[in-house]
Amino acid sequence: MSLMPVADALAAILADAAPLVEEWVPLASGHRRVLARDLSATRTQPPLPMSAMDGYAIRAADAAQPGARLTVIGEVAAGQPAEQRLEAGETMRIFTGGVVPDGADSVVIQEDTTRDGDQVILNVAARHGHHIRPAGIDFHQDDVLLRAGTRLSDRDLALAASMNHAKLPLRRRPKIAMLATGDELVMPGTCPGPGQILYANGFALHALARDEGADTIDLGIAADTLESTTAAIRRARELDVDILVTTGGASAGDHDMVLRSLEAEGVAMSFWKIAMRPGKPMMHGTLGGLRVIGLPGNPVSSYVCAFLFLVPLIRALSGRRDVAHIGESAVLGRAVGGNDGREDYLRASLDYDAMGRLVATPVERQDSSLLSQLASAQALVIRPPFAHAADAGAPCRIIKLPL
Ligand SMILES: Nc1nc2c(c(=O)[nH]1)N[C@H]1C(S)=C(S)[C@@H](COP(=O)(O)OP(=O)(O)OC[C@H]3O[C@@H](n4cnc5c(N)ncnc54)[C@H](O)[C@@H]3O)O[C@H]1N2
Ligand code: MOO
Repeated sequence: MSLMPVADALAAILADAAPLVEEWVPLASGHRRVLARDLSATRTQPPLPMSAMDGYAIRAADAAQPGARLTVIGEVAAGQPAEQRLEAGETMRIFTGGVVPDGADSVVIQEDTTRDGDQVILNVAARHGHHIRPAGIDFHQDDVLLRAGTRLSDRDLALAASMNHAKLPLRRRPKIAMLATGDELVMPGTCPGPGQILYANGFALHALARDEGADTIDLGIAADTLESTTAAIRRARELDVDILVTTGGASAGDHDMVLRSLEAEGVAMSFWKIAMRPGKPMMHGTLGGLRVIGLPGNPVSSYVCAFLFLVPLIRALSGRRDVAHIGESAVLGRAVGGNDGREDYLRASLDYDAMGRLVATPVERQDSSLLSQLASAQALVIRPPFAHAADAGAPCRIIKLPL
């Protein structure tokens, strides 16, 4: 297989990624989940005109000049509308959120009044409509306020509550099984033998996938044998996950078992090897409803590929409208050389210069094994295939990495 361009690889991964089924979820559990359909208001907010202040509800015509004296005929607290209508020369004590009584068209705040028994003197002239929130000033019944495909923010939950939705129609979260491969890998906290490597990739990948709204299951570390890798792939199928993500064992070495195992299990591969750096030996395939993304083992390659390909897949399965990463414009903070045929994603730090421009400075060492450099980066600078050398200050495209 030849190297597949990055855009084609992403298109292949997203080709059949339809949103997962809808499920009804209690509002409080909806944070950062994705709406399956448009959500409209079941009521008007506020349902009736309400006072924005503590004070007195009046008829503005009664107090065209400061010094008007009105008779206090009642009190309106929030949630307890007055039964009486306000007539000329009358006022009602009202509190913030109280329904403005019929007949009243203005509220004077209590600081601008002097109480005198059952009368109140207004020290200011009234203004029609002052301190009154009209019915529907926030929204009206049947207004569509949250769109299908929206990932719900904390503020969206409060809005949905105000629209009177106790449960929300959400997309099922994608389920992902993560499998590491490599005889050399040992867990952090153990004492690695000579040549052993600490398992690292999965910590970033689980966190990245969960942050995007997926549920993740860890399948541990498979040995570099066909049997071990195949057994883990079968386990993923038994768990009925939507995506199996493997790391390592993706290239052409004698101990790289992933492609062989996937093919042996009947996975139809759509590609193996893409025109990208880092991440050349990435692969993708499907087996029924199971999608497989085989990430390279080098820690930077596995993360950058997951960020660029797994994240959009999670978003698409989650039913999000915003599947693609948003690219931004910046200027280079250092000169970069000309590129070869692989699209390059340079790890870079971000800053602003004196002119307020966003400056992306590629870290000096771009080797795909360097986690220290990846962790210090805030963005990826995209260098298209065969891009010419560029000086510091030249425009570039970037994608910000998650915090
Ligand atoms: N002859 C060729 N050799 C290689 C090619 C090639 O095209 N021809 N491609 C290179 C590129 S590019 C990459 S990227 C790597 C990826 O290879 P693998 O996916 O087979 O990765 P491994 O060999 O399993 O591991 C590479 C490296 O990363 C370490 N690793 C693996 N998994 C983890 C983990 N979970 N946590 C931390 N570190 C991990 C592993 O110990 C190795 O050091 O292949 C090149 N070779
Ligand atoms: O993709 Mo590899 O990441 O060039 O080392």
